Amino acid sequence: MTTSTRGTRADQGRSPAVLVLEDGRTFRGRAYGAVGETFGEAVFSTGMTGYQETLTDPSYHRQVVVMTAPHVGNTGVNDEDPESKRIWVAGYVVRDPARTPSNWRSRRSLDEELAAQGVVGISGVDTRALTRHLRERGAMRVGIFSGEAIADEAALLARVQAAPQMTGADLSGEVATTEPYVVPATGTKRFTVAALDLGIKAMTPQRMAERGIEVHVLPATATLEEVYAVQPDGVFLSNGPGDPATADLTVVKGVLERGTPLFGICFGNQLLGRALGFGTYKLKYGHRGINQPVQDRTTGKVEVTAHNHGFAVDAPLDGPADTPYGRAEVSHVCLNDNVVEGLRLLDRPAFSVQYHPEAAAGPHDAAYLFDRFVSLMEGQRA
Ligand SMILES: NC(=O)CC[C@H](N)C(=O)O
Repeated sequence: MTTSTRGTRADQGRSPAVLVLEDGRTFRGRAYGAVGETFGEAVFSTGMTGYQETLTDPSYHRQVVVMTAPHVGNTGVNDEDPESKRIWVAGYVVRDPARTPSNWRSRRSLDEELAAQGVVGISGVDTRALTRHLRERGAMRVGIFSGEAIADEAALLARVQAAPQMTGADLSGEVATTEPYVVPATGTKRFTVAALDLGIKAMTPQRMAERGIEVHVLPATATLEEVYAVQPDGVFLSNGPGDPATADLTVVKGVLERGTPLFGICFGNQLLGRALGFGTYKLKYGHRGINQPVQDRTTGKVEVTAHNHGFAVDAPLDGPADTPYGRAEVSHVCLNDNVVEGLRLLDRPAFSVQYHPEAAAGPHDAAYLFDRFVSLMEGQRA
């Protein structure tokens, strides 16, 4: 162990690694997962649990995730918790990896899994200092380098500064399914939903299936005709990576025009917002974690919720606004910073939230939103 790398026993024998932020600040540590190099946007997640769900959430594509929880990997890796078929984070930053994972479901260590999937990480980093830096300066590009040639930090910094930005990134097509598939309803089928996969998490269609919904998951590129070919009672817009300003709104606008019940989550909330004529903007450092307080302004209730977003909708908090599809209001707001966390149309059956009612990982306070979607579809039948 050397004093400069804050190494732990689990780090022993791992090659030195360095994390280089685009503003020139660097952190030294040890390789964690795959040895090599990677680039992305540095973001931090405050979740104390649920690292498998975080790693496999397609919305983290091209992002290097810094874990604020100091001890990561305790429960190893199981085969049940992934939210997609692979790890999507571009890189992973932890302080103190578990030396001995222990859980009845664990199949292998997190270190092994990251290495097997070629995900470059770094351990032994003072993640509190790194998180404070990102809070003060904002999310920014980062590189992690391990193995050969990490001595020349000036050269590494130049490469980080040449890497792509998240603003303007159009990424849904890189993570979404290319073929449609169906998640059958559990028990009696009551509704059919067309779900646009912009980077969908596995738990989301599951939460709908549990409510008697047969979910037709369609590629991000699906046309309005393909959406209506499944004869949907409702249309769902998923979460997803990238900048919502790059997304094509043809399908969203077509669904709003027809008045089909519409529900969106996260990226889906941003697309609904943009279709209504609101702007989206990049937050300084975003919301990522599983304990964000949100108020449902339609009931006054406060819920503790799972978040993963770097962009947000710019809509008025002081009452309904006129849009091309009738009046719309901000239905949910984050109590930490007043960021818009949900939208609701008053004259059409459409709503969305910026956070994650599927709660994988996270508290289940917001599960009622899937019931609201069911109510909208019931209302359309009545
Ligand atoms: N989880 C999501 O859908 C994220 C949406 C968008 N990519 C953002 O960062 O805000």
